Order: sequence, then C-alpha cells, then structure tokens
Amino acid sequence: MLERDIEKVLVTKEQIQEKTKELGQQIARDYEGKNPLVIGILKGAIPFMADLVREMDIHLEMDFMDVSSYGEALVSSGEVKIVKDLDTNVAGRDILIVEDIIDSGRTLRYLVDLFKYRQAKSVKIVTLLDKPEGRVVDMDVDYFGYIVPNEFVVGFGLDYKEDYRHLPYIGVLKPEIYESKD
Ligand SMILES: O=P(O)(O)OC[C@H]1O[C@H](OP(=O)(O)OP(=O)(O)O)[C@H](O)[C@@H]1O
Ligand code: HPA
Ligand SMILES: [Mg+2]
Repeated sequence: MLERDIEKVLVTKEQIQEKTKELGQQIARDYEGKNPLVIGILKGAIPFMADLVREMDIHLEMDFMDVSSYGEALVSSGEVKIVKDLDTNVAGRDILIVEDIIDSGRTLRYLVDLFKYRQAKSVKIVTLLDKPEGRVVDMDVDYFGYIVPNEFVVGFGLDYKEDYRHLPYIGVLKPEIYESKD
C-alpha cells in the first residue's frame, strides 16, 4: 500500500537495524559509567531512538524536546522554535542528542548552543541520516548512520506533511504525491 507512493528506497530496514546496533554498541562503550542524558528531538527521532537505546547496555536517562523549523514546508524556515522543553536540568550532564536527520544544520546548531549555554558538561550528536549537501550552517556530527543525497526523504521518523514517519525504511516519494497532497 504505502510502498506504491515510494519512488526509490535509499536505506533498507535491514541496513537501519544493522547500523543502529553498531552505533548503539559504540556509543555505549564511549559513555560507560557516565550516565548520559539521551535527548530525543520530537517527533522525527522517536523510531531511531527507541531502537538505539535498546542497543545500549549502560545506565542512561532519556528526555525529549520538541523544536520546529519546518512545519509543513519542505525547506527549513531558518527560525527554530521550542515547542516543548526538557523536564531535566542539563547542567553538569553528558548530553547525547538523538536525531533522525541533519540537513541545514539549524536545528542541531541551535540545540548544541542551547545546552552549552545551560552548562552541560559535554554535548554530542547521533543522527541516523546526514545530508551534507543541505548544510547552511557549520555543524558536524559525532555519530551518524547513513549519508543521503540532497533530496527530500521520508520514513523511519521523517515525514512529509506528518505522514510516512512509520515507514520502516528511508525512501523518496513519487513526484505525484507532492501534487496530490498540496
Ligand atoms: O538540519 P535541519 O535543516 O534543521 O533539519 C533537521 C530537522 O528537521 C526535522 O524536524 P522537523 O522540524 O521537521 O520536526 P519533526 O521531527 O517533528 O518532523 C528533523 O527531524 C530534524 O529535527
Ligand atoms: N525529509 C523530511 N524531513 C526533513 C528532511 C527531509 O529530507 N530534512 C529536514 N527535515
Ligand atoms: Mg518534519
């Protein structure tokens, strides 16, 4: 059914599972004994974060923050807004931000600066996808799963107009989908 809307698959379900396991185990080794605060950025990070933390056999805490710069648009507005803040004080904590994608870099630039301002002890980023050609601000990630080309992608947390987040793989939509949803 949903597959009919997809022009091509860029990262399969199996590739995501394999990479998530690898990343989770690597991060767990790096954070052993640190009790990191793992922060998921709503809503896109949910599927990846749920799988990632289950590969991390260490003590950790989870919290969530909702920031938005896209709304229903395909291109970032440039202005990042806090929709829901953390429940946890980040001062003195080792922070790991979990994202589904880094594209323009604006969301993560804003969050890293915010957590540093709030006196986090360290701030690192893990993202399932990196789209380096989308970058408009300088931003590097510490851990990433797959590099994607400069196309609008959906699935595994990534939406088009709030749909397709629940696809178990990463793909590109057929052009007629954009016309029909306008
Ligand atoms: O690097 P950037 O250009 O800032 O883009 C990446 C951000 O955009 C998406 O979130 P969005 O704001 O669409 O919210 P959502 O996760 O609820 O879809 C994605 O989940 C990242 O948080
Ligand atoms: N797809 C969906 N949401 C996004 C993307 C994308 O390619 N880039 C930033 N947010
Ligand atoms: Mg979105």
